[in-house]
Amino acid sequence: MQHKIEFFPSDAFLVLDDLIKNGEEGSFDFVFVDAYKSDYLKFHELTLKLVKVGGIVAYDNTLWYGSVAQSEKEVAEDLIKRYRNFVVEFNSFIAADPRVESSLLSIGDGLTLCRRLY
Ligand SMILES: C[S@@+](CC[C@H](N)C(=O)[O-])C[C@H]1O[C@@H](n2cnc3c(N)ncnc32)[C@H](O)[C@@H]1O
Repeated sequence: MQHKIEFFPSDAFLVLDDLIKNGEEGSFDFVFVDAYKSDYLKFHELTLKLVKVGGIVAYDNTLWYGSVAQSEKEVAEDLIKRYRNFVVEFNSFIAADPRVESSLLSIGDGLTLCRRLY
């Protein structure tokens, strides 16, 4: 598959900015995001520019170990606690974002699919 893959060993935000600057807006069928949960909203603004209308952006870990369905107080583990509120905020934002039709799939640690509408 090597001839089909272009690997950019770089900060993803630099790569996404360059793709946008180089005229790649609206040219991707699918984007998969599995980065720091605190950056998901920032990723969303950039990936939404890059994916074509009708294309899909997928975000991993949107159940965040089930913690999004727990109160903040109930979450014991540090790492989960640290990012829980970012994931809750991201999920709320996506659910209300008119630019996408979205579904949070309860597989693995939660996978949110967003289809760009316009
Ligand atoms: C959960 S892991 C990804 C695992 C990967 N999807 C896999 O299955 O092997 C998240 C990774 O994203 C990297 N990462 C987070 N933010 C990034 C960014 N802005 N640019 C590049 N890599 C980033 C982290 O360093 C970490 O290695």
